[in-house]
Amino acid sequence: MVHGPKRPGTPALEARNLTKHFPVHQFGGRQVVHAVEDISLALPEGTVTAVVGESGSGKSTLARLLTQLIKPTSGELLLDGKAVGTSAKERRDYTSHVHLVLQDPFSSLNSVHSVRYHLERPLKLHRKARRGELDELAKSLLERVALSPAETYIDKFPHELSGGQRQRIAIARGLAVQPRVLLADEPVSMLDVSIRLGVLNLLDDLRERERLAILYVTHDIASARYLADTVVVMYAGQVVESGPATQITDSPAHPYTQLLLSAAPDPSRTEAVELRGRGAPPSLVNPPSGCRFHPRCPFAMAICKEAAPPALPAAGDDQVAACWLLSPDHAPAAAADTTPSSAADQ
Ligand SMILES: Nc1ncnc2c1ncn2[C@@H]1O[C@H](COP(=O)(O)OP(=O)(O)OP(=O)(O)O)[C@@H](O)[C@H]1O
Repeated sequence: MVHGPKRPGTPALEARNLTKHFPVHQFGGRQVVHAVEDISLALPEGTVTAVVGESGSGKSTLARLLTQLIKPTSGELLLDGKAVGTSAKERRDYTSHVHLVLQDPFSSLNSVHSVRYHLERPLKLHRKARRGELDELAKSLLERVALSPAETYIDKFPHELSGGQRQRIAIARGLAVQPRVLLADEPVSMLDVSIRLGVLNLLDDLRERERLAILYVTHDIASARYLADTVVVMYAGQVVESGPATQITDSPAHPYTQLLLSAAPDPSRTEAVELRGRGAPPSLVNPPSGCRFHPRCPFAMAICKEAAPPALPAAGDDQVAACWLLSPDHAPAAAADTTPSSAADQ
């Protein structure tokens, strides 16, 4: 099952059956952490795909696999439909098309260098500008991330900027290499709440204006709804649900998505939050058999312990969930409707 926004044509970036197992040496034996398990994802240009899930669900590992910072155990990447090779030149070409924006804009900028240095360096390294054009191109990058007028910012140092401005510089630096794909790993989680919206709006603007394919990694499903076309929900290294963002957040089909939504901050909610689903995420060294969510699931059935559910169609167009409750052969009639309100009544 390929997750991601459905658009005609070839996606800018596609991942096929990506799997990452990290070796760990525990109790003298050789074991592995099943961090990402058989994920296929298509990122078309001009779209935002949000990957959401709790800490440890494998979101960052997926983003790092997509940047080629780490090698997959198995699976492949396709850029504009072409398989991505592993030679030094192919890797360099790839990094100029796929850019990673990190969580902490402080650590991603070097405090001894000015904004100008951070922007001109990739332009020079990737030969995107002749010497005489550097100043003009660096300033136009600032304008593209709404740091205007550019003269105000170009000769500042990271400590002279706010967190939001630093994150904009980190994004501008990525734009210098004219990427097709932006991978943003929790880009606003370390920013002050009051400036988060501005950075999310900038990403939305870049999607629209520059036709970038954007992957937005977050544990905040409310911001995913705000920004993304498609939401992909990960649990314990696997995709448990995906589909259009409003559909997933209005009518989640998977009990884990329901759990995430019930824990999301909602200013209009007057009652206390009640988490439906017990416990914590499982060990990824020995993940649970069958559906990995079954030990926490309030609706778990015998089949859930025995067999991993396939991606099954849910109520909305393009909405799928890996849950036996959606299978007419397995769902008990009373549990088949797992909308949040009916689930809460049980
Ligand atoms: N280099 C590594 N070696 C061993 N295990 C790792 C390594 N990197 C990640 N893991 C494990 O892989 C699993 C997935 O981690 P990952 O960081 O991708 O999750 P995440 O959803 O991004 O979490 P967070 O939101 O906290 O960043 C975790 O169990 C983590 O401990």
